Amino acid sequence: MGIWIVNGFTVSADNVQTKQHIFVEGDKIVQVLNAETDAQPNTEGHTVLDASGKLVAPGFIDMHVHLREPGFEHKETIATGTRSAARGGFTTIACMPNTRPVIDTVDTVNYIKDKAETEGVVRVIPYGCITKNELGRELTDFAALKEAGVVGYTDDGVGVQSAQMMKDAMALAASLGMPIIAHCEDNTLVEGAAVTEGAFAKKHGLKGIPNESEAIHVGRDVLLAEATGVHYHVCHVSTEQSVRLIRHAKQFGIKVTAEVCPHHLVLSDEDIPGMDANWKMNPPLRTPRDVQAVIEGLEDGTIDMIVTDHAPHSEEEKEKGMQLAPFGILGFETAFPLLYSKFVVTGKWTLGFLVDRMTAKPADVFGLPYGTLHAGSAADITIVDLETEQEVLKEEIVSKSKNTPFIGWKLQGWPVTTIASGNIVWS
Ligand SMILES: NC(=O)N[C@@H](CC(=O)O)C(=O)O
Ligand SMILES: [Zn+2]
Ligand SMILES: [Zn+2]
Repeated sequence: MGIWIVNGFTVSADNVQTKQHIFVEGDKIVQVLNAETDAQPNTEGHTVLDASGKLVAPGFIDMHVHLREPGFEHKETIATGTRSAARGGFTTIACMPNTRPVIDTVDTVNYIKDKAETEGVVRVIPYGCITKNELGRELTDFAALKEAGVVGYTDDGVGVQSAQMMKDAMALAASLGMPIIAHCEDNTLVEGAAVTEGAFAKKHGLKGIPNESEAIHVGRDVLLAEATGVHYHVCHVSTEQSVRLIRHAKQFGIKVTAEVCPHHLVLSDEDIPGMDANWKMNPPLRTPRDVQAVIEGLEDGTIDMIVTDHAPHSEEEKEKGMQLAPFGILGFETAFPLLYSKFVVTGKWTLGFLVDRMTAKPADVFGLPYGTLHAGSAADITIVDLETEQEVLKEEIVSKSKNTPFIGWKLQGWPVTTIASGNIVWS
């Protein structure tokens, strides 16, 4: 028995919308029919999902997420995190290694893969650390981690402080044909700061995180990428200066790619209502000028893809307040509705552009065989109701944590059915 998804419409990157019927059997899409020109499907004996008027998209791909397992299961687990991803329409997620222990050995990679296989509902691809324990002192065994199945190396959560260490990492990654994924942050510039340098910090008399703390690493690293020839990918770009440096590096032919998070596209520091730590994340919400710059960076291709940086933390931890709470907010469940409401409904982006930056683009950048709806591809499919407006309700959050600034926001563009490897994992 298979699944027929009938009468929905698909959208191409250049926004051509086509009414199609899609047939899924096992973990593959086996047939795609044009609803206007092809014969009607014979759906007898199969599950039929009527997607009339709804978007049928490839399952979203999120190349930057924190699942917290092992070690921080009070914030999230692979079981709860992948279900949260499924609610958000994501079917492939790449998890960051800042767990406890960190993902710096083959054993921990295997632990993640086994857990994902047995307890997860969407595809989980791990990253491995650049340095042992993310301490910046000694490189991990890149070759062994590659063999074990990591998609790249990163010390996300912390920047690699030593230029020599980063250069060695890049040279080794390049020799293995693997990417380096960088959390860009110079520690000497950020100590004790919780929010960006800007209007909010000024108003509350707080020390600010300056834009240069991020951009200094971006500038250093594009030069090191040029010297080593590695594929260098910049995490959660948040500043005008970073966008400028990446744009210039790309024009120069340096192999650099980049990602941006929904919150950095829709919020600035001026939106922070008060000392509520659900508005605290790293990098912080920047100034309106930076928000404009990352939007333009995504629009002109300087920034390649959208990621959520889903970063769950418990309510207890977030209640410590702006200064003491850990950095990070949830991402999966609001990403698409948020961006659809803010950029597509308002006519700034086409639907095709948004879907492309959450599917085919990340797949292409990281060489993954997902993010398309062709016959023969993986049965990863998200059906989205673009019409119904719905409030973000805390009680409905699937993640184990609730740390999001978007509670109470009225959004449209909600995934109603998510199919991962042929299984209905959200409806
Ligand atoms: N983004 C965050 O604010 N926090 C992330 C770490 C990170 O992505 O750098 C986390 O692990 O909580
Ligand atoms: Zn980071
Ligand atoms: Zn992160």
